[in-house]
Amino acid sequence: MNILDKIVADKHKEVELRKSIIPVQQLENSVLFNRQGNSLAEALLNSDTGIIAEHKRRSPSKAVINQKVSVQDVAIGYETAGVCGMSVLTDGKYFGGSLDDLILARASASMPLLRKEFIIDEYQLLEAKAYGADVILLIAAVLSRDEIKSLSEFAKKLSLDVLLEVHNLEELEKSIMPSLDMLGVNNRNLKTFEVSTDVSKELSKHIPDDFVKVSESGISSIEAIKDLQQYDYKGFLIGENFMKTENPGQSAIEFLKALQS
Ligand SMILES: O=C(O)c1ccccc1NCC(=O)[C@H](O)[C@H](O)COP(=O)(O)O
Repeated sequence: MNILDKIVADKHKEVELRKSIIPVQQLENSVLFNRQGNSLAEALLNSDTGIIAEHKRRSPSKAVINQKVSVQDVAIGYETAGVCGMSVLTDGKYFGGSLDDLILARASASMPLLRKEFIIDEYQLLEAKAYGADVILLIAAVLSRDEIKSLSEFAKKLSLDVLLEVHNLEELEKSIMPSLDMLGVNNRNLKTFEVSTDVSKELSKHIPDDFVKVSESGISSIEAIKDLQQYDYKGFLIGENFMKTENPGQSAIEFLKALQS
């Protein structure tokens, strides 16, 4: 079993437990459920920088990254930096995140928020809405085409943007459908943890123009972004590069200043 299989097996158990604790109706009745969302896809299309900055305490590939900062301070710093959106990891077991992180980020900032999660069930989309997300991630490596279709169509009914993540051509070809807003290429192989932005460059020509292109993981320099922009990428998801510093918000401020100069 690789790490992704383990995460998904645990996620199935976790989601069943969560469903038994918080019924759907309670999620639908929550204050944020009917909030008008902000589109990350639109923010990326209207930006010259396209940064999506992530809150990530730890990860299977890097163990501890930053357990000290508060998610509120990080959200305020990222918004001050002028990022297009913030990705909030909500998985507890492998990333040290939670839905509380999402709601605290929502309370601190108005930018689009991505619920970064291993989504396998519609219930998680209702949670995303109830805890203040604007965008959800679907990972092609763990979903069939039919699952991607039903989850993305349900997300659109909830007015959530959909970022579909792929790592190779096979995943991309099985996933293309109109209910997706953004196509993300993860430069990290989630089974081996190898990282290379060449993956984004190679797949870019296969992504139809109707989707906003996002390059994810292993991005830590202005040069890498300028290079990926040549391949028509509009969004750049950056986690560790900011989170490994003492003040991720300040790091994002400096990074965006350098990117714009
Ligand atoms: O980051 C990991 O180790 C990881 C392992 C298994 C599944 C997912 C994983 N990461 C999720 C992400 O895609 C990244 O957090 C995100 O793209 C940011 O990457 P980075 O800038 O390299 O922190």
